[in-house]
Amino acid sequence: MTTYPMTRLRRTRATAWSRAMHREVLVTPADLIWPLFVTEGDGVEDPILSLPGVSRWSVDGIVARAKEAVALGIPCLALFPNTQPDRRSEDGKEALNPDNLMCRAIKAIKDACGDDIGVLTDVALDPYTSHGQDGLIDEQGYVLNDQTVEMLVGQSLNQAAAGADIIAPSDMMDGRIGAIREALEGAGHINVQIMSYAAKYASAFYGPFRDAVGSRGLLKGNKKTYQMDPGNAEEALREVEMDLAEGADSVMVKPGLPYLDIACRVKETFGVPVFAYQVSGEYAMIEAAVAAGAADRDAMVLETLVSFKRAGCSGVLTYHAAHAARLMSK
Ligand SMILES: NCc1[nH]cc(CCC(=O)O)c1CC(=O)O
Ligand SMILES: [Mg+2]
Repeated sequence: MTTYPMTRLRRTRATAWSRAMHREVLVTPADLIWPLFVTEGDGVEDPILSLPGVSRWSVDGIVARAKEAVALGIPCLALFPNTQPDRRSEDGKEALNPDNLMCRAIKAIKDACGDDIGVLTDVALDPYTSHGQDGLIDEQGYVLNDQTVEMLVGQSLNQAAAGADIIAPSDMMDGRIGAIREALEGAGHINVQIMSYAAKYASAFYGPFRDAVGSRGLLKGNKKTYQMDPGNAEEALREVEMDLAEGADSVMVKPGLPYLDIACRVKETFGVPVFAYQVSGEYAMIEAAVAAGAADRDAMVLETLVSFKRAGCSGVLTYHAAHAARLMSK
């Protein structure tokens, strides 16, 4: 091994052109998936207080965001509905309604943009249940696995029929990937992808999201009987292995930055497309630091995004997607 002064690692860092030439990993707009919240109405922009800079949009606004994303080179949107309280129920059956808010948003985007952009749809019952859990519950409030999977299959078929390109189950029930894949094949949706939220942790970073979809005030207790324990990494590999065996096209690790080790290990172990979700609490943390004068937003956004690429991710779901894409094209 050559050492100093023959080797000076600072040599290649001395100029901007050389730093650019030696950079190992780049992040581009094509690496971004933009999560958007849909609300009822027309011409509505409803700011989410715990996610400063992020709004819920009515379907017309969602279409405008989709066109903006196409112009910015963002390849995919992730949609989440804020379901009206009177459409929420114990069993979340609004998820199966072919005319629900989600389906109307999917159709409107596909009508306006076609295959210029992908639409990824979240599969889980929490935006539709009156109790805020991701699945059906028993009298004790325990989330029932197999009964929930049946609902999720129906929800997935509903979204696929509306035009969803990627089904993204975020519920953490066992066996749902296989059940959904089989149902999609049976219904002729052979090219509808599944991006599994395979390693999703019971995290303190989801608070603002639950505000955004209107489930925070409804949720009693927590999601620890189905989402993963933050202390577990080996278990994440088993989760991923099972979802791949059941037919997932890609897998997600969530949250993002606190779980970069998981993303990295999943990539190294399986070599499949891995995505990370830089979740609402991570976004809020950056924005709070900026508001406190403690951080430079642009630098922090770009640094965190490139770290996901360095860890081996194919892409990142981030609420900063549009801002980041604008920075990258400068
Ligand atoms: N199935 C629900 C779902 N899908 C995406 C998120 C969180 C995303 C974020 O915090 O940005 C959650 C929240 C939860 O599990 O309670
Ligand atoms: Mg699983």
